[in-house]
Amino acid sequence: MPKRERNKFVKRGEIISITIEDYAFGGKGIGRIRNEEGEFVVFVPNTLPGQTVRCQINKTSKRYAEAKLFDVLETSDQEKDVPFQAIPGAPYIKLPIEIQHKYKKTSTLELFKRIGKVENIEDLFDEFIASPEVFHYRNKMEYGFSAIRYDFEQKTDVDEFALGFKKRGTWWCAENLDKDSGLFDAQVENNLKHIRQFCIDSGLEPWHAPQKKGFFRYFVIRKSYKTNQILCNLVTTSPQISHFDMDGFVALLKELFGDRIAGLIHTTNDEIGDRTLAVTGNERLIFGEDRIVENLLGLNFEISMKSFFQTNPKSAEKLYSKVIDYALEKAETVNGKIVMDLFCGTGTIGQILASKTTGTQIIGVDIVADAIKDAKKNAERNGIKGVDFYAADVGKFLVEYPQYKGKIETIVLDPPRAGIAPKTLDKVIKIGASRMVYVSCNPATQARDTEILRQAGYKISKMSLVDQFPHTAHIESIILFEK
Ligand SMILES: C[S@@+](CC[C@H](N)C(=O)[O-])C[C@H]1O[C@@H](n2cnc3c(N)ncnc32)[C@H](O)[C@@H]1O
Repeated sequence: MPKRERNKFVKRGEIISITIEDYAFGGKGIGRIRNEEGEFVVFVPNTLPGQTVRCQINKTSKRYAEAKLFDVLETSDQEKDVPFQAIPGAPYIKLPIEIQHKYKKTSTLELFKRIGKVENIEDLFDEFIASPEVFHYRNKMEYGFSAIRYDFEQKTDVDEFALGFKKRGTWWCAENLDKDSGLFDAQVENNLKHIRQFCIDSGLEPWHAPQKKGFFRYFVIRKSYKTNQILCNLVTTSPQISHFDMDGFVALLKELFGDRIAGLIHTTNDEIGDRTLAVTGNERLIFGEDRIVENLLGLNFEISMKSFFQTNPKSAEKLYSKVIDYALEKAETVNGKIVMDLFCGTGTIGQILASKTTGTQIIGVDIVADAIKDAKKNAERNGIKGVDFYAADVGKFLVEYPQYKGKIETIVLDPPRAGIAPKTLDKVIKIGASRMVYVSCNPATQARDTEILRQAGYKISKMSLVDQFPHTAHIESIILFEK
């Protein structure tokens, strides 16, 4: 077994205080320990330069260590007060948006130099696209119930009913959300405490993660910016459902939100795993509709609770417009041709592209059958012709339909965070398209795939970044590759 390399600065498990000096891709703050042995780097995710933080070392090597954030002891001079409740999902909300943009752009381009080996990435950079709304931009939130609450004042866990978000770095306790977080709908979040009180008054227990028991699990809300309506999903376990006053719950939602309520779904989920998702389980529509409609670039999309939909729809319009601009820069490779929309989700990009071109045939492929069902339905609703959607793994699809090899000039790719599996990427390359528009929600895997595409003869012609998720470390990247 190879000998583990040790350093002379920190040990695994050690709790330290450190000042953050720089920002690395993915929101990793860089702190440095200096002593007579020299200088040693510690990465602390979700921190920013100027903060002093308390953290626990969870990974060490000879050259650097990684740590888990416990508390921010001193804020950075760059941070400004905001009138929102701080939540783990928005670690940078106090940092002015222009500074967030600067950190995101610099650290992403650095990544392309290091992993993608694209030395001149700055010269190829096209545009940094800001989110049209900096606050209240999300269209979905998942609040979790917990029998263990994290108390900010006492800085400890207490055995109390909580409804909000998991405390960062824990799986067993949640922080109550008492008011607007600045990310989602202010009316919903300012009223969440009333929903929590109704559930407390029912006498039924919230989920106790360590004991793996309890009744209330999640409360999920989807919002349409087109109609301003909200769709709610209460997720509970099944045994005590007859003791819950569902009619009273509906009356409360109507009292709080009036006509904004499009419908209430009740999902029963008896899975006991810590990673159970709010969307798994059996759904039952309690009242109203089980879907809402969103509009993107003039097209309507019906969204159910389960299907994937861009979380920041106004920014998604900017993202899609850029994708279409890149695809149509050489319109002769698209108009009247076959274009592949791989990892198409509910088919948004393909449908928008079809609506802006003439005689183009779109082939959309996604592994989730429900998403493909939605894609077909939405295309029909929007009267879009020339789109074919397939529920399949992209790699398998390309093996089963070899007739597209050599016939396609433009491909749009929008894979999940893990990027494109090497074998699948190889099959995509073998189609022989001259242009690829590659959209990514994780530039780290896109930079890795860039190196493979470069070896196959593709070059980056242009790159843009879209700030789909202000106040988080996430950034969306669009690259036009050409042969
Ligand atoms: C980032 S989303 C794409 C969303 C879509 N372009 C949109 O804007 O709505 C990634 C998609 O990849 C799909 N996916 C993941 N692995 C896949 C695979 N092996 N084959 C096909 N689709 C896959 C997921 O179901 C998901 O819909």
